[in-house]
Amino acid sequence: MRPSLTPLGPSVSRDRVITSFPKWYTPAACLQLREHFHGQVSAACQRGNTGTVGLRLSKVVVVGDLYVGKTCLIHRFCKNVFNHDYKATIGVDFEIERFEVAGTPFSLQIWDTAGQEKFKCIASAYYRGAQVIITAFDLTDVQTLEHARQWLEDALRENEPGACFLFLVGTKKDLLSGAACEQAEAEAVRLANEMQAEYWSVSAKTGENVKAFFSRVAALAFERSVLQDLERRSSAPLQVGGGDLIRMEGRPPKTPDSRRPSSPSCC
Ligand SMILES: Nc1nc2c(ncn2[C@@H]2O[C@H](COP(=O)(O)OP(=O)(O)OP(=O)(O)O)[C@@H](O)[C@H]2O)c(=O)[nH]1
Repeated sequence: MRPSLTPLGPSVSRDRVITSFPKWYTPAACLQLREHFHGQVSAACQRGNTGTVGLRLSKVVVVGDLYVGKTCLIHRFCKNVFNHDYKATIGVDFEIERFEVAGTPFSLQIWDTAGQEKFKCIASAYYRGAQVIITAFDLTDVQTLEHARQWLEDALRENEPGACFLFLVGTKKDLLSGAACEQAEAEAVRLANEMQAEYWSVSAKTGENVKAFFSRVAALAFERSVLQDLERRSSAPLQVGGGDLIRMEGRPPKTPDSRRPSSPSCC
């Protein structure tokens, strides 16, 4: 068996080990319906051919109105705590979470940004280079859903088109039930489809769906990183002395050098 790589410290905790592809929250607004890892990704993981993916951090940026629960969501996942008291995020903060996905180490750097208007210019400086953008809103406050599109646009402006996975996350699920919850979710799913985002409802208070959500984020980001790495390496020019081996079939192609008479003693 291939030993698991541990580039950034000790091995990951058991609840950060992802062996099967995590499922969506609702097929009505999901980024992809596959239930297994991409074939090329599985094969690369089995061969241990994931390049530098295990050594890099994938950036996740969480945006949304103040008080929607961004910090609580991140703290529930990363520290398994919930704080009832509101303490505004000033500018930005981040956590690093290490996973093992399909046997390969993988890390997310999760950026918590301030929702307060006066800190927005500080926070927006950190949007660049995101692989994942999570737009959070409060399921009990429809205004925060209305603002979600603007938050997403601001974050996308700092990133390459098509470079980010987008998620729309309704927070404080514990405060809603029955028809009220269904209605809030239906509106959110509609917006998620317009935004081309995947939709999730979560509760940082009870922990409902929090781990499943971040596992999904990690798996999708991991897959894309592996596929991009495979593509980059297959299109990279061959490096002499770089450790690549080529099997030559038949006669070598004619190059200016091949016109010279070959001599076994020639260096
Ligand atoms: N009932 C309930 N309350 C929550 C939940 N998540 C957060 N809260 C409460 O909502 C308030 C705001 O939470 P924060 O996580 O600080 O909000 P934020 O979006 O990070 O706010 P800013 O840092 O100002 O952008 C706090 O009082 C939390 O206790 C939840 O899942 N359920």
